[in-house]
Amino acid sequence: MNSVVKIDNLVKRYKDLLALDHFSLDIKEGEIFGLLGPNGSGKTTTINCILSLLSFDKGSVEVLGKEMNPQRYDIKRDIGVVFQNVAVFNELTVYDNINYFCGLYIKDKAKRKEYVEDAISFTGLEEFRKFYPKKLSGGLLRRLNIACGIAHKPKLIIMDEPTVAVDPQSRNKILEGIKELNEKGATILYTSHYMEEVEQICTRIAIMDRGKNLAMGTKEELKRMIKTGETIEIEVYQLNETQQKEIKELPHVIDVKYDEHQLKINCSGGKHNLVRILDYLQEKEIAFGRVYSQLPTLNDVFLEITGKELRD
Ligand SMILES: Nc1ncnc2c1ncn2[C@@H]1O[C@H](COP(=O)(O)OP(=O)(O)OP(=O)(O)O)[C@@H](O)[C@H]1O
Repeated sequence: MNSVVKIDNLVKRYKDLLALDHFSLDIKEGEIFGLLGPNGSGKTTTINCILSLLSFDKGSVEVLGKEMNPQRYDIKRDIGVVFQNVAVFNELTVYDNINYFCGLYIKDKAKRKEYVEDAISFTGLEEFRKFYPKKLSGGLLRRLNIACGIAHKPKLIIMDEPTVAVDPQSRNKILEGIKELNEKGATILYTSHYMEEVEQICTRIAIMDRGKNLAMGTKEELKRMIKTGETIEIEVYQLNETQQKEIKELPHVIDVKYDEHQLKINCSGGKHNLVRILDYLQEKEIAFGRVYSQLPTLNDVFLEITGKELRD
């Protein structure tokens, strides 16, 4: 598979702050690649370096097989960018905004008309084509921002947290749209601090923190990197210290926490963890209520690697 974005050992400093610390990444053709990291971890800096909007101190960036620099307009026309902040013209309608941005790359009028219509239907803005941006809700404005970024049908689409502060309906529309663009052939780089979204749509994920790429792989691969295979939560009305200790000694149990009548047990992989724990509670005649069991999330991966939660 060809590399669409190849970042090698990138170092970027803002004066004393090390924003990217020997950061490497390789995105292959056809991927929806997720860059997952908390606020301030360096996602936007990475994107700006990929696009040559920022200079960097060390390392290299290749896009579509060529070394990137600010003058590489031949590469830039194959990239569509959706920035975090909405950047559209308030004095132009929805249609004219998309037409303007598409026109930067597509000069043939008939072809452009077709492309603009595709972008409108793809983002579900049909009813709003004559609206000015000021009349649009936050979610619709973000959809317009996306339409402007992707209308010229680029090979690589970079989206920087496109769903922040977006209502659920627009959010789903955006996520479905990204999958559709990918199915039609575009490679996608998607940054987010929402692990659920990244899990839902990305084929491969890099977890970043403080400018470093901490782990990279499919979601299954990332989850296999950590000890926890299953988290079991049980409502338990009373549990003394000896009983907590005995549960901790059951096979596959890694960690036990008991707080406010909630018993939380991290287990390594294994088929009968839940049955074994419930057998123990019954045998000791310990009353319990609701029981939940869940597989690890990307937050668990992040927590185990960094010692802190991914959520803000
Ligand atoms: N122009 C700048 N000057 C100085 N420091 C900066 C600048 N831009 C970003 N930073 C700092 O660099 C670090 C990485 O920021 P960056 O915006 O790349 O992170 P991010 O993961 O995109 O976060 P967010 O989700 O909040 O946008 C942060 O500590 C940030 O404060």
